[in-house]
Amino acid sequence: MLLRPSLQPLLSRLGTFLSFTKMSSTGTFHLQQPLNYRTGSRVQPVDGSHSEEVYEPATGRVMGKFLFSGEKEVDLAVQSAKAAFKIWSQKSGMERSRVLLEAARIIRERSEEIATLETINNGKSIFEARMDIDISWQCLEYYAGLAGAIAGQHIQLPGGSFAYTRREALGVCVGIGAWNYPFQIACWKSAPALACGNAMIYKPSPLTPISAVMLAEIFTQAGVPSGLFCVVQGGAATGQFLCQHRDVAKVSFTGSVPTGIKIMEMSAKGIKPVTLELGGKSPLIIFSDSVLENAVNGALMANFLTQGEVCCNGTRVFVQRQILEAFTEEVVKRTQKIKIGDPLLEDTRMGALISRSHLERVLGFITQAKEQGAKVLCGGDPYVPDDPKLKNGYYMRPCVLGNCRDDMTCVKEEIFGPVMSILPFDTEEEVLERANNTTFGLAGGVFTRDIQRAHRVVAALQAGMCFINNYNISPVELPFGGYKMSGFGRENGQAAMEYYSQLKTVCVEMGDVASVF
Ligand SMILES: NC(=O)c1ccc[n+]([C@@H]2O[C@H](COP(=O)([O-])OP(=O)(O)OC[C@H]3O[C@@H](n4cnc5c(N)ncnc54)[C@H](O)[C@@H]3O)[C@@H](O)[C@H]2O)c1
Ligand SMILES: C[N+](C)(C)CCCC=O
Repeated sequence: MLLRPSLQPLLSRLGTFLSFTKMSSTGTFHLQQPLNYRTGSRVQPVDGSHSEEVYEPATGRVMGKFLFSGEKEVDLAVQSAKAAFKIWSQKSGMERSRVLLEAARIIRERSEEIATLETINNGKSIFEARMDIDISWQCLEYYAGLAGAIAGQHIQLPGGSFAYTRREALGVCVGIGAWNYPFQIACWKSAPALACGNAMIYKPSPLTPISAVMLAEIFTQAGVPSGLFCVVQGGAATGQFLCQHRDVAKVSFTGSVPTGIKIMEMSAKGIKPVTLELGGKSPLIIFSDSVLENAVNGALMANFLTQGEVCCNGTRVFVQRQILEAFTEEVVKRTQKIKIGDPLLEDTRMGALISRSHLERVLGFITQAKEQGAKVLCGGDPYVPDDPKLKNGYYMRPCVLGNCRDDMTCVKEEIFGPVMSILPFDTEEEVLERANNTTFGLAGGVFTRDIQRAHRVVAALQAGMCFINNYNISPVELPFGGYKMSGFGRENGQAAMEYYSQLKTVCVEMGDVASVF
């Protein structure tokens, strides 16, 4: 059967997705297609420096190899994005909104296959990956809504003169992402960037290179100009080429503090604005008047999503002494019941950590905690599922540490794994002092039934994202970002629009020019 030419690209794209869907059970997916994307299609980098393997954390299996991009490929992506920016930035907010809504619709329609691939590449449970993909399309919908509302101010001046402000796009923005929320981070950056009229080049973490290119295909299918959203794969060197490129207007980075410092230094050389979403070691404060069941649920949410690999996790759990025993007993009981295993199974709630080396690093923190006097109340050891195909996966039992002190490494440093440290406290003043005694400032939470105390405590917390009587929920309407060494700039919410646009003031004289000369 002959097909209309216009249907051919659509069907070949669908073919790509269908082949993903067919290979969706653990241990069966093989990487076949290029993972870079520019000028509207998947490409191999012209100057791939070397190739690296992509692993499936659930099985430890190599799923394929992909090429790291060099300077020439980065430049081609920038040129492609620059050309698209010229078209896209001239569109009205409403026109951009329609395209973003269509992209959100496609993500919703394909959410199961995207979530499946995210699970295969990251190791998190399919249950959670579905939530991540829901947050992703909601993010596009939210910024589609804001795109049409971008407006300036009108300011009256003497003698009928006036001024107005225009909120304008920045140009080609770079997004550099971490591996814990691969698709969601790409959406959190690209949705506000595109809504404001920018182009974006996105570099995923080399550990999770698979899903960003799906987002690129979806944007193309939704109708963005060819080249508007490009993907370049690679590690530090590729990231550096992007940050240093003279035609890049802004860098939005999600990752660790040490890399954030390098990004800021590189951006400083080009006076480029940066958004830094960095690590954390956040406090969760549980007062004795809390509803115990809610506090326990909150502590589990604050520590064990995505195998504990979450930047804003409340890993320092301060518990008021009166309820220490009851809280600890219940939290340990619940932690022991968490179902670990094949992340693609419906009832799994904890999958595999991202890599063998990361698993060993997390286990190393637990060994050190024991040496420093902490008591392992549960978990903290490698886990080998019964299913033989999972025997080389990167699993561990979620861990609760008791007998913790503020000076222990496990309490001071970001572990980025399923490890909760419980710390007793007596008074509000004392716990606030201890909670803020950290260089990080990403998030914080409080559980109490005393409404005045709840607001007083979060007002005193030195953190950008605070929760009262809940933890780690993330509606896209809420600005998200850190204080102190956890970074600056905000993702999500209306606030993110400011970080992807610049303000122009236009002063209009309606009379004659009065010169002082
Ligand atoms: N605040 C947030 O929103 C948030 C969200 C997720 C993760 N994180 C943080 O990310 C860290 C874990 O992620 P990670 O291990 O991928 O972080 P990482 O800093 O090692 O890498 C992040 C990204 O930066 C790239 N990169 C590395 N060196 C670079 C360089 N010199 N120049 C340019 N790019 C470079 C990496 O390839 C990757 O894409 C944790 O500290 C976590 O707290 C923060
Ligand atoms: C969706 N969460 C759970 C709030 C995580 C946000 C991204 C941080 O790593």
